[in-house]
Amino acid sequence: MRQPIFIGVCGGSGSGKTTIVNRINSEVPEKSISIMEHDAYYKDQSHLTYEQRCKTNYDHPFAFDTDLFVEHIKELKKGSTIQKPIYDYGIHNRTKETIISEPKEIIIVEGLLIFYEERIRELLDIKIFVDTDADIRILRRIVRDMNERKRSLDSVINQYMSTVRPAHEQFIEPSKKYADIIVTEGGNNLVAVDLMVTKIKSLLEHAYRA
Ligand SMILES: Nc1ncnc2c1ncn2[C@@H]1O[C@H](COP(=O)(O)OP(=O)(O)O)[C@@H](O)[C@H]1O
Ligand SMILES: O=c1ccn([C@@H]2O[C@H](COP(=O)(O)O)[C@@H](O)[C@H]2O)c(=O)[nH]1
Repeated sequence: MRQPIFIGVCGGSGSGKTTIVNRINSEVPEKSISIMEHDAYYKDQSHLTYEQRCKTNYDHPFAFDTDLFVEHIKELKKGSTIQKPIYDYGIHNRTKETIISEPKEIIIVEGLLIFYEERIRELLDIKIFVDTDADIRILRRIVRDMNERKRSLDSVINQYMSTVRPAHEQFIEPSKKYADIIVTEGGNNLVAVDLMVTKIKSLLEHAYRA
């Protein structure tokens, strides 16, 4: 197998990164993509109580174990299999389990800060930024975090004002300039999904022919 192609999908929280990645993944041949979520590499916080973990700033680069993330991406690039951590947003911590991630032809790297972090950015062959207005992002986040991440409305609003919004302005929005492609609206942008799926299928065809 040739070296994998790394596609980065970056954007603010609630922009639709996960939705667009899942859509692309469901439309390409089975088992041709591995997904590397920077979120899976939030630092282990088992030494802290739940109350202490609630106070962590999860939108700052310090919250992530980017060393391990970059090491794992490089392992995949070399053709090795890695044990990807599994993160549980409900308890604000890594679980004890890991999941095997294999070096497929296409590797999608997804996260808030993947373009801000130069050492991640430089490993990416194609960089896509999902650009969604702030009002839409916060509305989506309220619905998702209350339904899927065991959060109250008050906690979502407080976190948005104290860390999510400032980090978006400081780290995420300025990193948009590194994008090759800017996609509006996220997962329901079917034209963007179709273009990416077509590109990936063509990369796969060349990989199999090479
Ligand atoms: N285009 C869209 N229209 C409506 N809801 C969307 C759209 N894209 C994503 N969502 C919803 O918004 C929430 C956040 O999307 P998600 O893909 O998790 O964003 P991100 O990974 O960027 O934080 C999810 O509940 C998702 O179902
Ligand atoms: O324990 C945690 C870890 C992260 N968060 C928030 O999640 C988002 C990132 O996830 P997206 O899927 O990109 O929205 C980030 O903004 C953190 O604030 C959390 O609340 N708790």
